[in-house]
Amino acid sequence: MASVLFQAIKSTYLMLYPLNIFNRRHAAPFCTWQYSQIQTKALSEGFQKPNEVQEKSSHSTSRKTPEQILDGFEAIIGIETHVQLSTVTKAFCSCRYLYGSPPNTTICPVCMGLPGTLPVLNSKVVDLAVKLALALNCELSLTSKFDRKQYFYPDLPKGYQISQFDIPIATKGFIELDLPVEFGGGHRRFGITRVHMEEDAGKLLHSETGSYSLVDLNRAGVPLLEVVSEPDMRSGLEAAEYAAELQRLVRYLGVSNGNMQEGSLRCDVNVSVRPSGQSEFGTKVEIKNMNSFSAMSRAIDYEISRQVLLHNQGQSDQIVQETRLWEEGHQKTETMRKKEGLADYRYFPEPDLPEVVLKEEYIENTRQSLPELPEEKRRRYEKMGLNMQDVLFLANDISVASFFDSTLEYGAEAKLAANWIMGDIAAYLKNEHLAIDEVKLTPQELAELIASIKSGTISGKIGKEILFELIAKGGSVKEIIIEKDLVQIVDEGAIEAMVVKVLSENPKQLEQYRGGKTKLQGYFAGQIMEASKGKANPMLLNKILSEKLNSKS
Ligand SMILES: Nc1ncnc2c1ncn2[C@@H]1O[C@H](COP(=O)(O)OP(=O)(O)OP(=O)(O)O)[C@@H](O)[C@H]1O
Ligand SMILES: [Mg+2]
Ligand SMILES: [Mg+2]
Repeated sequence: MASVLFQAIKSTYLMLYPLNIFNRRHAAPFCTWQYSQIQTKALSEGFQKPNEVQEKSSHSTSRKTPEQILDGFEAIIGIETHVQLSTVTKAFCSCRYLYGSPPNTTICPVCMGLPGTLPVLNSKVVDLAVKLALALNCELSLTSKFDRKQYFYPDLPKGYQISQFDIPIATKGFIELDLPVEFGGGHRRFGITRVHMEEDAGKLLHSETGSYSLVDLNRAGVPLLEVVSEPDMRSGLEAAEYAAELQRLVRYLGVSNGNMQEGSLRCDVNVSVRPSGQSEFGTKVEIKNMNSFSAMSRAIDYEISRQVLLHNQGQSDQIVQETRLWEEGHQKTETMRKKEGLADYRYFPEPDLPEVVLKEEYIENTRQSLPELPEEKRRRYEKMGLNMQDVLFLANDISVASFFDSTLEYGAEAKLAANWIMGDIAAYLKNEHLAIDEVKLTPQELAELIASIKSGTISGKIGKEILFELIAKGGSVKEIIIEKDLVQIVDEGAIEAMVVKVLSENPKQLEQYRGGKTKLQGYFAGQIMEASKGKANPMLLNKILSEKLNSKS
């Protein structure tokens, strides 16, 4: 019966739902569109966007900076993050999920919630949950269970989401990070309240006319981890840095691609403000719909300013527990739906799935198998003597960090390797929109290049040329040097001959130099370097050039 129904539905590909079926106020707390017309009264009138305030403050003393607006108040921020796991198959069935697949092509009776089907837990979900929980320094629950979180929404085929409620797989962890140097730096620790496993829902595609919606269930049943933070962040910047560190962690661990644009990492931020010195928290507002860290930071700063302004205007009763959306186009948050107290999801234990039992030995083995994590990497790089800016850059991206580590294994000096990677290599990658593992340059050849410059075999200038050839075509430094005859000229006689030739070819400039225009030394040096095809040893060149310029002959 289930499979017949499944075939029938699948063959239609997209299921059409007339909008009015769902346009009921008593429906789910997740009905995004049904309350979207309710806007908070134009609180934002008379309120300036934080960046507007900043821009104008330099011209006018009457406008306040965000810091001035916060004066006397403290912002409290907590973040819920949904991490989509990169398992081959879904959480409770054998369907694969590939972002961008045509609608309703990666579905089966189980993830469609057809009657008579039963979920079977994908053990990989537990493996990845344990990995992330350990990396977040959490306490693991030796026995946890799944629960049904019930609500009605057209993209939720079963009418409930399999999630974890009172006994999540992990609790009480923390994340440590370094704030960017340009924002004053500093080391921070943010608490993690819980990590729990759950399944994703499908997706609704609304027609332009708004008269119907299409349902795509490809994403239904895809495994997620929800990571809930303690309300430990105090600014948009700290929140964005927390989320970026979480992204780094999932990428280092390989538990998710962490891609925000594709929705593999989704953050909901909770923001409240309270007068400084007050111990109770203020009413929190949840913001959704931020698809970059920068948008997250701006959305939070806007929301903080909006709430502080309401306090200052004696309208704090207008700060209500609600969900707001970040409107990128308008750079402001707007009411999406009001929460009337705690939503009643009528949680109860999932009867179709057994408890999840973790053995100590399994936990220990997983702990041992964890790779070096971002925080450990940063501390190791710091001990090598790299400055914090280098440390943050190199450890930011796992593929860059691995390339750097590997270059050091081939004998390169840390600071020199860091300079090449952060300088010419990073600039090239940025220009070409490439990742470091997408170019032909290998860590071994970068180490060889650095060694060749250090030993004086080639000049730094030639080194750059070879670098770009290695990036584009690959090959070996040694072979390129021989093939193109690039060995540095260190023969003083040969360099002296070039200096003499260039000076004799530029009598006017030589006269001007001797007349006091000493800046021309650079001009001569450039001419000689060019004559040597970039091969003259710069130190010897400059030494001999100075001697010749300053001798009376
Ligand atoms: N007053 C507050 N100000 C800012 N953040 C808060 C405040 N109180 C709680 N938080 C944060 O809000 C988040 C609450 O997430 P949680 O998943 O526990 O509940 P929820 O948002 O009510 O439920 P749901 O999962 O259905 O969205 C946590 O990150 C917590 O740290
Ligand atoms: Mg939550
Ligand atoms: Mg929430």
